[in-house]
Amino acid sequence: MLKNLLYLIKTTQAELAPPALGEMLHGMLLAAPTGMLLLIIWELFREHPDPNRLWLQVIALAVMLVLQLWLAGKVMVKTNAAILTMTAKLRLMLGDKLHKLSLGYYKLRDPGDLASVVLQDVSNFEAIFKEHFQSLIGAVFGTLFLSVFLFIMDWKLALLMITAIPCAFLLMLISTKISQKFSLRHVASRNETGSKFIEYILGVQHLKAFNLTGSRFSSLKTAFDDLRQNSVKLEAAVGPLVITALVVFELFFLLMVYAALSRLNHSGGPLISISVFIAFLIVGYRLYAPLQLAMGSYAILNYMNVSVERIRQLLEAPPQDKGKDLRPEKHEIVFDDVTFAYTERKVLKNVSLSIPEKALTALVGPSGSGKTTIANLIARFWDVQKGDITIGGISLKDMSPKTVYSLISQVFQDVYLFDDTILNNIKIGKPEASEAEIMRAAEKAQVTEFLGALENGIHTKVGEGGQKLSGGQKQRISIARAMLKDAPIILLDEATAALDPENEIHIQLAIQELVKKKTVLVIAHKLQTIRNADNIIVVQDGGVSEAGTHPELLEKKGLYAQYWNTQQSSNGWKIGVAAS
Ligand SMILES: Nc1ncnc2c1ncn2[C@@H]1O[C@H](COP(=O)(O)OP(=O)(O)OP(=O)(O)O)[C@@H](O)[C@H]1O
Repeated sequence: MLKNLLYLIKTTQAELAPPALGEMLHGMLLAAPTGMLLLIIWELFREHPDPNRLWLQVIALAVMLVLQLWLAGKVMVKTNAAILTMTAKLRLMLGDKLHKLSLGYYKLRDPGDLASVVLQDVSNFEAIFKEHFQSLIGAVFGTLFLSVFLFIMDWKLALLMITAIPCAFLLMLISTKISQKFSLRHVASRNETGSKFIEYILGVQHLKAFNLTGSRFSSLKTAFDDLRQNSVKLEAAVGPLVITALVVFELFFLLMVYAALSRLNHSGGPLISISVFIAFLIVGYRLYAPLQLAMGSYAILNYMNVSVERIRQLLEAPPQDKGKDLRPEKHEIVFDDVTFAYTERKVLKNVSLSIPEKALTALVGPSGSGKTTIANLIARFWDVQKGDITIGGISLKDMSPKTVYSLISQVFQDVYLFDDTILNNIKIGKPEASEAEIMRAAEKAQVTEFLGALENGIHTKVGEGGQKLSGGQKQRISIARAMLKDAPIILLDEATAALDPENEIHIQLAIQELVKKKTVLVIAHKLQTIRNADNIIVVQDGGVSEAGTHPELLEKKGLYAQYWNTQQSSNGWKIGVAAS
């Protein structure tokens, strides 16, 4: 835990030293009145107590109490400010880190889980650290301070009392070991609940359609049940050990009382004075109280450590290799013996292919054969494990991700629009574009064709994810965005797969505009739309099985010819009721 905490403090350069010093002083001041009380007791038990000295001690006691109150307020503000600054920095650093990770990293990790690191784990750390930082430091220094008094008065009794600390600490270490497993499970269930809830909200429309909302959405219900069970298990596992550790202090206090009484009633005459006995009775409780509090803090800090570990893992996730701003003059894309796996299984195996410049290349093949993966590798969402991909002779690995993104426009099947106006959604393609430029792109992409039906034309807000628009309208906006960007390479992913005929015509027209004089790679399922492509690459089982133009591939009578024949015959199919 300490290692992780130090790591966070170091990476955020948190200025915790001054508040920690303040907390030390405050801890000692908290214990000081007890020390002063001892001096007063001592004085009272003298044969001839000195009233002047007694008055001085009482005044000192009062001053200490005032000082302690004043310092408590100051230190609390300083500590909270330092920790809040630290967590604010942490959130910024995590935000910055997310920006530097490869897009592939996002696809591999559950978005809900990733969000919960930045939102829940940092908040968890902030809340716990803020509350318990103070009590831990206060306990350590308050105890140290009072122990000195006790050792001065009677080192044997003092030693007996101090022995309770390693015993209780040992129990706490055991509890840490046990709680680790349960804390991990608890945090995992807490995050699972978060991501299931996000999933529930995003998919609510489909769930309603199947009447699976509320408790009938079983995976959310299971996540809630798991969280409840894991919370109970965490409490059940840690609670008894923490309580035992607290009982250890009570036991040692009783032991000390017994030992003190024995020394007081020693057969050969008292070994301690009555004033020392009373002092130990008073200080005994004061000595253990902050430690008992700290034990509770320690258990909670351990739980916090799971969050800190997750923050650390995200901060240490390898960023995508930087590369340079190398801009190729030509835009031919070449895969040279590329092998790639998302996890263990190789999805592309020794793929070599070429996508000529300013030409239309189509990727076809069975579902799961690796077409989208090829497109995503060109966009440098992931880096390949073996082989090389070049654009205009420059390896993608040598280009910064920013440069690669500037060379490519992607039109996905699932278009994501921001909760903003149509104009601003198109503008993402070129933030510095003028309204006239945006309107030109909107016109070419057939967006203007449906603007008339909207309340505020191009200034209409589209809702989160573009929910106020149809699939075809969203696609046209994404094409307008790509047009405005005017990148030399266009990656199209089955853009017309799920559209009605009217929308399909508009999208086809928009695409024809978009791809003029560009290097285009289209992932197609409808072979009819790519029969005139300059080059068709057939992908099968993570490799290229054949390539050529439409007539050449038909001639080969391979997989492409089979597909073509099947699609031609299915074109005649109609949905209807069979005549009985
Ligand atoms: N993010 C991912 N993590 C792990 N495996 C993945 C990931 N994305 C795709 N795969 C796997 O890689 C293989 C190739 O997937 P890919 O999406 O490239 O196929 P595709 O040819 O585009 O399929 P489709 O035509 O159905 O879209 C599949 O077996 C798929 O399960």
